[in-house]
Order: sequence, then C-alpha cells, then structure tokens
Amino acid sequence: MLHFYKYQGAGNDFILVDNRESAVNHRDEKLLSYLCNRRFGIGADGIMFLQNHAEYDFEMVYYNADGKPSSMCGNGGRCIVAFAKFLGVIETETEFMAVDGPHYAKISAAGDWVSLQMIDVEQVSKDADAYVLNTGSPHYVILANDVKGKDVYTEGYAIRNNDTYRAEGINVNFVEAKGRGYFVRTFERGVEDETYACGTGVTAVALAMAKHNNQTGNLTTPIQVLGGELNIRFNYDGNKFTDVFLEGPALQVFKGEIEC
Ligand SMILES: N[C@@H](CCC[C@H](N)C(=O)O)C(=O)O
Repeated sequence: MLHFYKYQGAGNDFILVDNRESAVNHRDEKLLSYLCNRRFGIGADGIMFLQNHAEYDFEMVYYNADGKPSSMCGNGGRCIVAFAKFLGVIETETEFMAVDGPHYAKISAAGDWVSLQMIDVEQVSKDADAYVLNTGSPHYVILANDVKGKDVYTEGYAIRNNDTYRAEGINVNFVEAKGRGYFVRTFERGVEDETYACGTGVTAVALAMAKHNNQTGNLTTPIQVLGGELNIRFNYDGNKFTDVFLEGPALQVFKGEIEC
C-alpha cells in the first residue's frame, strides 16, 4: 500500500510521497507512470519523493508523469517545500537538494505560498525567433499571437519532436504580453501534453523576455498561466540572470493510499 499526498501549484499537479524511511523503491518506471495516469491511477503531471539528505533539510527526487526521472521542476519544488512544512521537516525557510543542485526557499506562515530560488542563468540562445535556455529544465520560448486560441498540443508536440529536440526533448512555451506581464501556455516534455503551469517554463519566459526587451536591473514579471498566476523576480546585468525567484501558490489537495 502506498500512502501519498496530492499537491498543486497553479494547476501543475503532483503526487508526493514521504520517503524519509526509504520504504518506497521509486525506480519502477511502469509503476510511477501508472500512479500518474489520470484514468487508471491517481493522476498527476509528476511524482516526487521527499527523502532525507545528510547536508540539507531534505532531498527532492522528481519523476515526470511518464515515470522517467527528469531535470528540475519549479512548481514541484514549490509543492515539496509546502509538503516539507506540512510534515514538520521545515518551518518558514529551507535549503534542500534537487537534481540541479541546492535550492533556497521561503514559505508563508499559512504554508500555501512559496518563493523558490532557481539556478542562475547565463546562456540564452536563439533558434530562429525562439529563445532557448535552461532554467533547471530546457525551454523553448516563442512569442505568439492569440495564445488563448492556440493549438498548444499540436504545435508544441511538433517542436518538441523536431530533428533538433527529439532526442533530449524540450518544453515549449507560447507567450504573449498581458497587462504588466505575460500569458503563457506550455507543452511539457515527459508529460507529452500541455500542463496548466510550468515553473521552470514561466521562469524561462521571464528571463527571455527581459533579454528580448533589453531590460536590466532588478525585475519582477507576473505571468498568467491556465492554472493561475505566478511571479518571477530576478536580477539581470545584461549578461547573467541571478537571484532568480519563482513565486506562487502551493496547496495540498487530498491524501490517500493506493494498492500497488
Ligand atoms: N512542471 C515542471 C517542469 C518539469 C520537468 C519537465 N517536464 C522536463 O522534463 O523538462 C516545472 O514546474 O518546472
């Protein structure tokens, strides 16, 4: 029997397992993809195991919905911080280990709002009109018209599977300006579908748009996604992005147990 918790951060949803006792063998790809399946399992964009770490408050071990280990998940990082607070592992600040290195985060006293520091970013390249950068996971960022009406699955799938990206995969973000910030829809690698939000994705959008618009200094970019609002704060000196923070809601939805 597997005991789990379900969390969501702006509609990017995850199964969370307290694996501090290392009781669960999480290397079974078929089992993890079954648990994430929305018709036959619990349903989620990814699954995470909170584990003990010798030097940090905890370790985040993340798998995409396809059951494969992947690179950093920003919304997953925010949700696991909320889970760590719920378990009593942390109070309102933490440093934890993830696949792309240590992360600092702050969580509200109520435990439902997380500000997560992301990696510094230096390299932003171009693929025709699109920006390509790694914010912990690889992202393709393209400005588009009528993002609301876009066929994100068909267009995202085609870019993720073209000759350049097929082998490693990439997350594809369609962006348009909205209010003081942007509206973004993302096709996610490893889910192989559109998700309601992608944390490393909106981070990539905020950084790419600062470069696109030649904005430097301490910047704040609000981004609307299908599942809500996220906020990205960072510093850009024209060369390197530092002090990058991804901020937004992280909520426990339900808990349960499943035979497996
Ligand atoms: N939803 C995530 C991104 C998770 C990783 C991604 N699917 C990949 O494999 O690159 C986020 O919030 O960052």
